[in-house]
Amino acid sequence: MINVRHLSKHYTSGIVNKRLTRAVDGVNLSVPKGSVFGLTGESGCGKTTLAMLILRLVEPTAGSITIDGKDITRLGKRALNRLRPDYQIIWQNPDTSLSPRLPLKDSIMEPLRYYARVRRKDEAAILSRCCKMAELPESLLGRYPHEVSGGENQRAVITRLLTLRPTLLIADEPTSSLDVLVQAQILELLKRIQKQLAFTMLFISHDLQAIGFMCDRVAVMRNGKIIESGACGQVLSAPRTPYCRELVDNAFRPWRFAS
Ligand SMILES: Nc1ncnc2c1ncn2[C@@H]1O[C@H](COP(=O)(O)OP(=O)(O)OP(=O)(O)O)[C@@H](O)[C@H]1O
Repeated sequence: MINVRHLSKHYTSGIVNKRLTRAVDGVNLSVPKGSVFGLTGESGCGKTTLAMLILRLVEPTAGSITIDGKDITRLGKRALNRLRPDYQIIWQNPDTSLSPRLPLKDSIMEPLRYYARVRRKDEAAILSRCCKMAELPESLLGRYPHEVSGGENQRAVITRLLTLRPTLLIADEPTSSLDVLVQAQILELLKRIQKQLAFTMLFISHDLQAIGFMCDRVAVMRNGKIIESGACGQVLSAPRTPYCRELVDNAFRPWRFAS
C-alpha cells in the first residue's frame, strides 16, 4: 500500500552556524496492504519525521511516497484534503490530541462532521458503534479530557479515527504515555480493530516487545536511514547487524536487581 523511494528530509537550523540534520536520509520502504509494519530505533533516528512525511504533514527534501498507487508528493492541496480522512494517525500523548475545551463527544464527532461523510441522522448510531469497538463507555462522552484517564482519552482518540474508517493508520508510540497495564490493553485493542477492519498500520515504537506483539514486518532506523528490515520474528530473533543485535539484547534482557 505504501511505497517510499529515496525519501529524505533535511532540516537546516541556526542563523550564524548553520547545522544540517538529515532527519530522514534516502529511505526506501514498502508496506503491504492490510499488514502491520513496525518502525523502531533509538530516539532521534527519524521515525516521527518519516511518519509525518508519509502523511505529507511535512514536505520532503527529495524522494517519492506512493499510497495506493497515488504519488502523494505530487498531489495538490484539494486532492490531498480529500484523502486525509482515509489516512489517520495516533500520537503519543492523547491529552494533546483532544481539545481541552470540548467534551469527548464533540472532539470525536468533529472530523466526521468536517468531512461530511455521513448523514446527520446516522451520527448517533456511528458514535455508539465506534465507542463499542474502542471500548469507550458512552457514559464518558460528556466529560472533558482532564476528567478521564490517559487510557480513556486514548480510547476516545481511537473512537474518533474509527468514525472515519481509515484505510491507513499510523500509530506513533501510541502507548508510551500510559502505565504498563493500560499499555497492554490499548495494544490489544489496536491489534483487534486492525484485524477486524483490515486497515494497513505503521506502528512506531521503541518497545521491541510491543513491536513483536503487533507487527508482521519491522524496519530499524538509525541516523535517518533504515539499517535492517524483514519479517518481525526474523529480525527480533536473529538480527543481522551488530547495532540491531544490541537493541534486541537490551530489549529482552531481564532486569537485574541489586541484592
Ligand atoms: N522541525 C525540525 N527542525 C530541525 N530538526 C528537526 C525538526 N524535527 C525533527 N528534527 C530532528 O530530526 C531528527 C529526527 O527527529 P524525529 O522526531 O523524527 O526522531 P524520532 O526517531 O521520532 O525520535 P523520538 O523517538 O524521540 O520521537 C532529530 O535529530 C530531531 O532533532
